[in-house]
Amino acid sequence: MPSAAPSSSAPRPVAVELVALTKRYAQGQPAVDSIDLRIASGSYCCLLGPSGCGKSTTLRMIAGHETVSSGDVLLEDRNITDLPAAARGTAMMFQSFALFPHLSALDNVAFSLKMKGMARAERHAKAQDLLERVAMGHLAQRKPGELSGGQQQRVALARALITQPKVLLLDEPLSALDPFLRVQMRAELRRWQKELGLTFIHVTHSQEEAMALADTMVVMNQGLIEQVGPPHEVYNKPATEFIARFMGGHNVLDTPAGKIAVRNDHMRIATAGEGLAATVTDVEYQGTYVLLGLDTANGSGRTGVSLMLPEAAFADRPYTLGEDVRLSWAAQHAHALAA
Ligand SMILES: Nc1ncnc2c1ncn2[C@@H]1O[C@H](COP(=O)(O)OP(=O)(O)OP(=O)(O)O)[C@@H](O)[C@H]1O
Repeated sequence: MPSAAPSSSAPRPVAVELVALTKRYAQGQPAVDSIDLRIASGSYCCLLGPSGCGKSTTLRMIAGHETVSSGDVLLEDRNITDLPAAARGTAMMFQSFALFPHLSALDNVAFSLKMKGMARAERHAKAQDLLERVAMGHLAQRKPGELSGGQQQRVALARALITQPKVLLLDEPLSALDPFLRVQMRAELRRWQKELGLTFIHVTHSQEEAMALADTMVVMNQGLIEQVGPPHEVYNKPATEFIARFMGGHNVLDTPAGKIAVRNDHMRIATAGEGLAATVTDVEYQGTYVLLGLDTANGSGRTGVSLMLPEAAFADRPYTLGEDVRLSWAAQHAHALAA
């Protein structure tokens, strides 16, 4: 093997770099507050966080749909901060897909080539080719209103890809779909991203969606990045109390050594005498498991705790509302949170 061949463990080149990127809409705390981020080429990156955390503003600044107050956006080491959207090498796929209702799927996909003055036969051939790639070739003449939500999404993807972007930006692309289709289209997005080898930057407020899709999750809170990492790392090692609570599935407890997070499937019901005294306040059947809600004295007050039991364990030993139990967890499952 030639020595110059990149090994699979070599760091991937950076597609997008944000340097001290800031957006101020008004006085007070900026919507995006001097964030630094490097997004690896060919990766699926999800920007995640609660409503108002600044994730859409960040995406729009990368796209060139929003001016930057200060800081820089680099694409493959080229500073694109002041370039117009069309000259950046990025393309955007919107929440509502933003297809023209009066144009066929083919003309929607070919639209930006028409704007560039490309001849009709050539732009139609390119658009048809892209529609074939997303398994929509046979529906090229249909208008958006004659297509299902999932089919519209594929047309929107083909339309975004026709400009041959280096980076595809997706703003809540699944939120207009019903829950069943959302899960199906999520799998398609992941497959397309891997097949195309493009960098995807996808904004979502759904932890589940980000965990299912991302190679890298970027969790934002109040204009700042709180944690960056692969989904398993963010889920298993939440850096802060905010991340533990936002990701869900964790209990945050006060201990003399500081706050800890314990996953609800790592909580155990202890034998009498050990652990924290708690009372069962809720029993929720979830199919493969049963979620127990409990109330316990913790720190200076009382805390709600949840505990996930496999269905069979609950069947062997059911718990009832108002029952007093004791809670414990193995030391390796207590994850210390930053103060
Ligand atoms: N055009 C604007 N003018 C003034 N303030 C704005 C504007 N757009 C966004 N903001 C404010 O900036 C902050 C970040 O907004 P942004 O839309 O980036 O958040 P978000 O995390 O994408 O939220 P959501 O999930 O609700 O879209 C919010 O406080 C919002 O009210």
